[in-house]
Amino acid sequence: MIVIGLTGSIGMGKSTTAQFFSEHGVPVHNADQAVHALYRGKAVDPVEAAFPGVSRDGVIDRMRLGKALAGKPENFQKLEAIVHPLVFEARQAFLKKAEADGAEMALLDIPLLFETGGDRDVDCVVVASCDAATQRQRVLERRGMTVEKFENILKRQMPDSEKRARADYTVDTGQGFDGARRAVDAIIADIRTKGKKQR
Ligand SMILES: CC(C)(COP(=O)(O)OP(=O)(O)OC[C@H]1O[C@@H](n2cnc3c(N)ncnc32)[C@H](O)[C@@H]1O)[C@@H](O)C(=O)NCCC(=O)NCCS
Ligand SMILES: Nc1ncnc2c1ncn2[C@@H]1O[C@H](COP(=O)(O)OP(=O)(O)OP(=O)(O)O)[C@@H](O)[C@H]1O
Repeated sequence: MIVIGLTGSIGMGKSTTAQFFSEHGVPVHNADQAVHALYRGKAVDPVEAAFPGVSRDGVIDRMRLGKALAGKPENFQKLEAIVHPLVFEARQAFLKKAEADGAEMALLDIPLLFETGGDRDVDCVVVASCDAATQRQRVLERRGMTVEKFENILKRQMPDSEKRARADYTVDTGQGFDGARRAVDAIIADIRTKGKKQR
């Protein structure tokens, strides 16, 4: 099975790009969604213990947790130390199942793929990218997002230019859905010819 890593900075169009892969039958695992699921399960107790008051009715309230992180980079580190090993576990279980199901390829949507060294464990890397103005506009349109939150998250992410330089493939999401969909079609065709381990 060929394992594809998909990454890109906040709002660059990762989830949308992942959807185009799944339309080709490629199983997708999304790290952000895995985190959200953990906040309704395994991560509740350790996160509440580290940040008292962030859970409500037995689940982690991401708005409250976000507030506990605002302006405190050391708290991000503390949270990541709890959450990332649990996400890794969930990802391994997903890959095992995809392999057992006989999938030709599987896609891991990991916002922090390069930052956490995860690129070493995949066969090729796809980066979703667009211009910075489009990115900013997309993110600031979201409910609950502020300029401060956006900038705090950006600071914890590798710059887009560096991600693009390290990618095996780039999908430009700034030119509409059809262009991105065609880019994904071409990537899948190329991966089929090249096979495993492009890195
Ligand atoms: C900060 C939290 C509470 C905000 O929750 P919220 O629902 O508002 O946002 P969401 O999870 O959808 O993330 C929004 C964007 O920020 C990015 N992001 C989230 N956490 C981080 C982080 N630690 N470093 C860099 N980028 C991050 C996401 O990839 C996404 O692009 C939440 O993202 C979180 O718990 N993050 C820590 C876990 C983590 O490292 N996740 C990254 C993927 S493993
Ligand atoms: N190819 C595209 N053409 C036009 N709009 C797009 C394209 N790709 C994504 N978008 C839009 O950009 C916004 C962000 O996309 P998406 O949620 O896929 O990004 P993301 O990288 O997964 O975000 P995050 O990092 O915050 O999880 C959405 O409103 C989406 O509809």
